Amino acid sequence: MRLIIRDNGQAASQYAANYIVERINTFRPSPTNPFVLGLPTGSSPEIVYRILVEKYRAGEVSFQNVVTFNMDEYVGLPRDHPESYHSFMHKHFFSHVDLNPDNINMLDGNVPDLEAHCSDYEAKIKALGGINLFLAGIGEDGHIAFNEPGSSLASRTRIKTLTYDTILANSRFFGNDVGKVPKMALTVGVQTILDSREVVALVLGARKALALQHCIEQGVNHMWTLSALQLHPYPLIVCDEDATLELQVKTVKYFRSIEKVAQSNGLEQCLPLKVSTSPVLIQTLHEAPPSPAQTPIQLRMRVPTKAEFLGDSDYSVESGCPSPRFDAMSTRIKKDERCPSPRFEAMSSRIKSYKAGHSDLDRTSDSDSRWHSPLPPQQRN
Ligand SMILES: N[C@@H]1[C@@H](O)[C@H](O)[C@@H](COP(=O)(O)O)O[C@@H]1O
Repeated sequence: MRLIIRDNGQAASQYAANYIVERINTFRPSPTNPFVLGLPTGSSPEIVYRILVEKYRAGEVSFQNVVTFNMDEYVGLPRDHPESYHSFMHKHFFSHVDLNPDNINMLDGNVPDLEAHCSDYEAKIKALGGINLFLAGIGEDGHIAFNEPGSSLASRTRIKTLTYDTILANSRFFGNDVGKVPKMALTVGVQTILDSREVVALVLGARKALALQHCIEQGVNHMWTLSALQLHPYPLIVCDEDATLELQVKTVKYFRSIEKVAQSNGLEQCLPLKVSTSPVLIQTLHEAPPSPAQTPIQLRMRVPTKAEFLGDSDYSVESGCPSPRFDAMSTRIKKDERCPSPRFEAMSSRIKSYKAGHSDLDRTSDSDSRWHSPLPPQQRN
């Protein structure tokens, strides 16, 4: 879990917007390999959209090869209703950037077969290879998208009945008349969100503090569906100071220290481009757009060579980036303390011979011993 805390909503939104732009640009999307972006609505992401539009206008990012999927939409609310999420997205984002209209995907709460529509939505996400980054919005009761308390954490896109809490919270957009708020919505599921390569949740304001506390300090719980982010490998929560009000001081201090330590090592964020175990490209993230003199440092990782694997030289790295170095455990044990097992001796001599360039290591051996032992089976321990 990464938690980025900023003084206020403006600074938190700036961080989230910079992050998204960085990820899109690093990905270098093309018509055949688009960046798939999940998007929320609500008051929280409004500033993020404004900054993204500014960055598009400044030529810092293009959405031409970006495909979007929105999280949710009310059922039964006309698309052109001012409070529909279609209207919201067009007003705040879609009409201001170079997104291809064919690349915009939104759930439609007015189609005759809602269930079929939901499974088509899932199928389309899958057909595009999944979502690269889901910018997520959360509710005061800890819902993510419209996955209300009690939602299955394995849920997919479906119809959801809204809780009274959510209807009450959203009535502010409907003239404070709870009767005008739709009672149902279509929403991506918790599992749909968890399947994304990255999730960035924006949590702003004191009214979200309890939800954030449940997400970070409590266990995974379907009554606070945001807490399912604990199951994701790369969750990032960006919040303002007010949203941390229910967190323990030590929690806040710890997450702040993670960011400080990373920065002191020249790393704002350090993430693989894709969730993958293969060699990856890692970039630092700058709060402000980098000036020509301050180009983002390119940190590169690669798989170790055999010699590095065996501990002859340092695996890692042109950068100071924390990097997984395979630990040659045998170097920690003094020679005369080593276990005189025949298999160990056989392995050591094979490794020595390999280091001296006399043989090749065979790593495709049986599951019992990773390295072929020259001893007959009855003598192996
Ligand atoms: N379905 C939406 C959520 O997707 C959104 O995250 C939430 C937060 O809205 P706000 O940012 O206005 O608090 O509002 C609605 O409930």
